[in-house]
Amino acid sequence: MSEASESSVRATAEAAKQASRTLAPLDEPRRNAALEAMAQALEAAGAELFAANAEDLKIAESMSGDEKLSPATLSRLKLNETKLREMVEQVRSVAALPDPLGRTLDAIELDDRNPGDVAGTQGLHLQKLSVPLGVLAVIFEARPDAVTQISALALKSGNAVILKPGREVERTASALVRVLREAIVRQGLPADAISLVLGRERVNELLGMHGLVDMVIPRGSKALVEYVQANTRIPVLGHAEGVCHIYVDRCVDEALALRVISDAKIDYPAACNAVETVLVHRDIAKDFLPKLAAHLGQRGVALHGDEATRKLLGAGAPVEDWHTEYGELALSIGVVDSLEQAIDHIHTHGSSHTESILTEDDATAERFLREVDAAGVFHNASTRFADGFRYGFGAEVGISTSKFHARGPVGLDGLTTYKYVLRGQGHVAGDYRGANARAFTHRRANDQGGQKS
Ligand SMILES: NC(=O)C1=CN([C@@H]2O[C@H](COP(=O)(O)OP(=O)(O)OC[C@H]3O[C@@H](n4cnc5c(N)ncnc54)[C@H](OP(=O)(O)O)[C@@H]3O)[C@@H](O)[C@H]2O)C=CC1
Ligand SMILES: N[C@@H](CCC(=O)OP(=O)(O)O)C(=O)O
Repeated sequence: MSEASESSVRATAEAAKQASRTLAPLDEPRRNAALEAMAQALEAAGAELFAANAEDLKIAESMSGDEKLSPATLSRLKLNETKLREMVEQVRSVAALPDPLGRTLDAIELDDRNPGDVAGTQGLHLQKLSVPLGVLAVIFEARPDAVTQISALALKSGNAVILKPGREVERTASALVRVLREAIVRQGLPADAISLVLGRERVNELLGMHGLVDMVIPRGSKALVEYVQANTRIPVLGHAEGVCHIYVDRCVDEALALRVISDAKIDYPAACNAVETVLVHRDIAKDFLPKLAAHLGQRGVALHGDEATRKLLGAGAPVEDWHTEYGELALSIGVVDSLEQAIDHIHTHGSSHTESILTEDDATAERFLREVDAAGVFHNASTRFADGFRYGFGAEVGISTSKFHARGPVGLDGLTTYKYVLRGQGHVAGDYRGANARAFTHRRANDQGGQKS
């Protein structure tokens, strides 16, 4: 079991690299069979998993003072029958997705002839083919379902994964990884396709594994992502905080706005895709803000307003920092004069996660969607839709707030790269140079949409 001790993070990474070499060429039925085995093993291991989770919860609930965990963290940590059933479903839904590997992303016939100018024979063909990244290291919060979602996506995309979960979930994560490893071994896959590193103090060692780890995904606070970016030579795909905004245009359907804003704030306030700031156009502020305040107030949301908002409402605390990700039933509200001012505010204070406009004016909506620079830009929809499952990706590694190489909810595509495959008949580059050079054909196949080769 790769639950790495201080001296063995390198050994874990080496074993993961080795496992990734076995996984990459595995055909889809074998990867899917392993995923089904994982799902069945999780179903069968309920008692063991709940016992491990009870230990985590006992420790978590005994914390006091500064260490006391928020109700949101405790609810993330808790594994119950419903959550386990959802985890099993997520593994199966990942198995049911189309194969992300071996897809032809581009195909170019470089020359339709062979050396010796034999026309119409096999020629020289270039193919751009989707392949796994190799070894992923994912550092994430204390969430049991992240263990299974990330492992399932990694396996389906032919990657080995090293998981570093939050400290509060270590016992549950260890039990889950043990169950998953045993399941894949029974299918003839290497156990080290899924491994575990425990303890924040091991993170630096993990970050030193360039050459073995191909991509590191820090999923958590901005501080975590910045720390990882500053301390590794491994490519980083940051999944950081969500300071998400909703801009309420002057041309809005108020009932729609109340419904969308309360979903975005109340459905799951601790999620990174919950709304943190609502900006309201000045022309409707006087009429709309009291309705919004009453609607959210009845639902227990604490409001923080700019000067104009507090004046109109005659209540509310000031906004201390527009960058705040409350993660709870609290919201910043500001009044803006125009779409331009709303976009400026979002670019200044947002985290490029998910931004939404509520308007009945399609031209204004289109400007917002075009001009706002974020991983997700929505029209008349809740920011809570920024999620791999809701996007149809089966599950998600998390929501990338980086621009490279994947953005927004990361599913299978975000865990692949590509390679160029060239098939020739003894072709040599020298034949295409000089006075009597052969001409390239450079004819693109029509099927560039990612056909299975
Ligand atoms: N974009 C996305 O997909 C997601 C973003 N988030 C964001 O994460 C934040 C809340 O999550 P939270 O659990 O508090 O996140 P943290 O950043 O506190 O912890 C997440 C993980 O990072 C580790 N960690 C944190 N800081 C360091 C460090 N300096 N060095 C090494 N390891 C570190 C933790 O280890 P340990 O526990 O062992 O200390 C844990 O495994 C919110 O901002 C939320 O929006 C959350 C989920 C998804
Ligand atoms: N994407 C998921 C939430 C992901 C997330 O934010 O995770 P966490 O902060 O651990 O609750 C959802 O929309 O419910």
